[in-house]
Amino acid sequence: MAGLLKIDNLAKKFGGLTAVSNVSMHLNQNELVALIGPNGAGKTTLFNLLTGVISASSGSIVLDGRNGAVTLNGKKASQIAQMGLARTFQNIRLFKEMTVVENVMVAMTDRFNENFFSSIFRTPAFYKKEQMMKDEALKLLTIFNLEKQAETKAKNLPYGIQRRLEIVRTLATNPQILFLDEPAAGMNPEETADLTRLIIKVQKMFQITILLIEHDMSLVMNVAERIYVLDHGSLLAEGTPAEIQDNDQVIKAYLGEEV
Ligand SMILES: Nc1ncnc2c1ncn2[C@@H]1O[C@H](COP(=O)(O)OP(=O)(O)OP(=O)(O)O)[C@@H](O)[C@H]1O
Repeated sequence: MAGLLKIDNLAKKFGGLTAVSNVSMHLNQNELVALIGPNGAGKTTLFNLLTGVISASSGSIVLDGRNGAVTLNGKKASQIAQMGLARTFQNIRLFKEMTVVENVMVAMTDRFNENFFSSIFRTPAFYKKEQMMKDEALKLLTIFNLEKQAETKAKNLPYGIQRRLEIVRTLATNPQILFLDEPAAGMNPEETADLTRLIIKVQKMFQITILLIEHDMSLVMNVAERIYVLDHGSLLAEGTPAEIQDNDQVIKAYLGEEV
């Protein structure tokens, strides 16, 4: 399996605090990897570094994907998103007043190269493109059993469905890598079980690489092929779910009595 993302000695300091300390890791093509660790371990900071929300203090991030090898350090979040790195956030970021299908269409606009002139003046080309986007958005919604809610406003969806819609929105950008930040946060066990099936389906169907931050160990152990454990900003361990569950350092630092 080819290395898709290579992270070398990545570090981030906030004043005197080292939130991420010399982390090296990699993601292979079409792999489902989890990133776990106690609160404040640096997981979200690492996501923010990888997706260009913040810049690294040192170290390198190289994407070796469909456009060849590209260094991501110094690139803006929008540039990184265009290269096919998509993410969800801990808090839901849907357009609440828009319908489900509109939320997906907005995520597609970059890909369809929506032109400012044609959208302001509503040219025939605009309507044609809009119809194409809507057709594709509906196709995507159908895959995730959301077609019946296509015209429902996002704010009126149950919580678990809003989270599912967020993942569908990221897929609308045609990503190479999906970063999911605590997708099961706030979910009940039934919603978490649904989400577990959804994540496995997404990876298989879209053949993409997924990096997942999650505190819900049942989800992590069910979906992840490999797990990285962060503690106090540093990598504590890396391995299969079975190896991680057996790792004394991890049990001490993080899993505690849950295992
Ligand atoms: N913008 C910032 N400025 C200063 N300190 C920050 C900033 N962002 C994060 N930190 C600090 O960096 C450390 C790592 O935080 P981070 O949010 O990455 O941890 P986490 O592993 O995602 O935690 P959680 O599981 O609670 O979401 C924490 O000590 C946090 O307070």
